[in-house]
Amino acid sequence: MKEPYYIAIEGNIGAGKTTLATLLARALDARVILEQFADNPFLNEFYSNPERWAFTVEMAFMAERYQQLHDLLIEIDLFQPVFVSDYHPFKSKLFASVNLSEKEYFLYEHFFDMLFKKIRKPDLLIFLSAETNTLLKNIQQRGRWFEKKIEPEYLEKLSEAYKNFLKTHSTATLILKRESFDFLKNPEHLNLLVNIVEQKKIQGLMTATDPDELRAFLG
Ligand SMILES: Nc1ncnc2c1ncn2[C@@H]1O[C@H](COP(=O)(O)OP(=O)(O)OP(=O)(O)O)[C@@H](O)[C@H]1O
Ligand SMILES: Nc1nc(=O)c2ncn([C@H]3C[C@H](O)[C@@H](CO)O3)c2[nH]1
Repeated sequence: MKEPYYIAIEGNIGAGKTTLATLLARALDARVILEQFADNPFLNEFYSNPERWAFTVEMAFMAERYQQLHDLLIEIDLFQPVFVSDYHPFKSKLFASVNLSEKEYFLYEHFFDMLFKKIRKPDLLIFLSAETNTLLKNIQQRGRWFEKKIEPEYLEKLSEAYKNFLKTHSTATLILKRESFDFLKNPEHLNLLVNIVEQKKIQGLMTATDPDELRAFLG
């Protein structure tokens, strides 16, 4: 791919975004943009006391993402014009809508809209749709100590917010049922996705519940 093309991978916590973004970027010889969650000094406090730290943690994520996308997306590298990111800019607003009070969200949205109006939007969104049990299993297996407090109810609220976001999202979107794809262990699943991306097959919204649907789509 020689034209600038920006792909965002999304999904709930532990869905496999970073894993897929890293593999896809390598396969496409693209630049990878990974979320800098470890730089957020409030995440641990947030999981221990969400009400006290929600506004702080959401502001910190928003500032971090703005800085990262602003710096990277303004300079298109002629040799690596394709970007793969493990988040969509909208992720900040989505988490904020779940975690903030109405009054806090109003203020937050004001800043978000001012900052992100000039940030380039992804050309393609790949959404990993996963069951709460899959997310909990992945979070547990990954073993970040501060995520031990994540409850299924929190993941369900986020899944609901993602569902609502997808209903209104109008650029090219591919929704994959995460449990039917194993990009880590099955190179053919990754190849199918690479072909779809390279041929720019996705125009509107497409959902694939298993690899056969992607094979059929490729023809
Ligand atoms: N296809 C897969 N099959 C099996 N395990 C997977 C798969 N993809 C990811 N995992 C595992 O699930 C865990 C979470 O993956 P990853 O960190 O990529 O998720 P994430 O969506 O980026 O999470 P976060 O929202 O916290 O950033 C990791 O332990 C990873 O190895
Ligand atoms: N509150 C909150 N707002 C965000 O915008 C946000 N983005 C990511 N995260 C959490 C999820 C994982 O634990 C960890 C890595 O994704 O960071 C967030 N938490």
